[in-house]
Amino acid sequence: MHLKLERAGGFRLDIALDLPATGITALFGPSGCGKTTVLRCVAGLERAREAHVEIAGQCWQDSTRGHFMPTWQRPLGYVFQESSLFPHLDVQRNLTYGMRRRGGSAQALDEAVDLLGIGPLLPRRIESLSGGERQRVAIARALATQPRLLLLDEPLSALDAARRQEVLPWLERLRDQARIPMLYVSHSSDEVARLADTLALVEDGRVHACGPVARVLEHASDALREDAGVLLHGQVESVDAAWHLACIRFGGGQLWLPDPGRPPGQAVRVRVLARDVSIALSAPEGTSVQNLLPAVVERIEPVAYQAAQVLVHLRCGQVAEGGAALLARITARATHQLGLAAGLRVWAQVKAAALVG
Ligand SMILES: Nc1ncnc2c1ncn2[C@@H]1O[C@H](COP(=O)(O)OP(=O)(O)OP(=O)(O)O)[C@@H](O)[C@H]1O
Repeated sequence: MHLKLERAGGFRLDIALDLPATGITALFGPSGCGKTTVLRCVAGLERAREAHVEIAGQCWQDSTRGHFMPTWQRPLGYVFQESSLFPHLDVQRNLTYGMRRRGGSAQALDEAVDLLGIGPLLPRRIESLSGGERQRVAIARALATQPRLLLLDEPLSALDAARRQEVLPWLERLRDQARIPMLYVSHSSDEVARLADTLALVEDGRVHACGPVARVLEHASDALREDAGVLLHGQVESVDAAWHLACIRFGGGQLWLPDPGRPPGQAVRVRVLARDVSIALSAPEGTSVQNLLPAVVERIEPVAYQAAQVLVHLRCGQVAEGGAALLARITARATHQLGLAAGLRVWAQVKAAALVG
């Protein structure tokens, strides 16, 4: 899709995006950069001056030939920050109402109810549900209309941390099992690391970077600031039951983490923040840090907003086979004292790593 739009206040949107046929593409960026505007244009709620929107082979808008499909004809599902369900109706009637308005089949409805695990909620009135349950119902209602694209605009942002944790596994399930592309707007890098397959970084109405989530996160330090770091795709190798730790193998070696209770062989995502990684020139002894990885310095970049610190890009594992990237945020003085430079072999000490999916 390609969208161009100008607003009276001076905001300009100029976005080109190719969505994969399945999985979640996250739009991530600071407030006001245009994320919601992208969704609104894709939905036809706002008309971009120049636009080409084609979803699953169907053209929704092509400004070169004056074609604009109205929102109600676009086979899409839209989930907002706060669910737009009818509070006085029960879940079942909310779902069937959505289907009558936008089409869908009883089978699709059953599948959506099953996928979001809301069967037991069907007779409940919306006003009796928790925020997380409401969002699951809102997603199921969108899915039941068999959309070709699902738009999710910060679906968790109105929820408290506990409710967010409750809904996240259902969104993972949706990502892994629903066979439709999803555009997911988020402010939260945790959510993006956990859910996204593809990440588009949006800045000032433009896509600054777009690609597989791990690759884009590695180069998004300016946008992520304190959350700068890497996302590692790995799998559970073994479990040390006596110490409640699990060994996660990834392209750069292995990491010990608190045992998430996953069986060996299961694929997992691990996030390592740059601020949790330090560097030593030789293998440290007598340290409490459990994860020491041999690595090579690739490059050192300044931290734009913090002159005392730098970001060291490391590669660990078998470099010839690609290895895995790691970022360490340390002081510029330490870099100088250790004589760090591209090509130097070092030890990365990973103080904390979090399993995010
Ligand atoms: N209805 C409107 N009329 C005029 N300007 C608008 C309107 N809606 C949004 N804007 C402006 O358009 C720009 C993009 O807004 P948009 O809501 O798309 O950003 P966003 O990245 O989704 O922000 P947030 O993360 O805060 O929701 C902002 O400068 C905003 O002030």
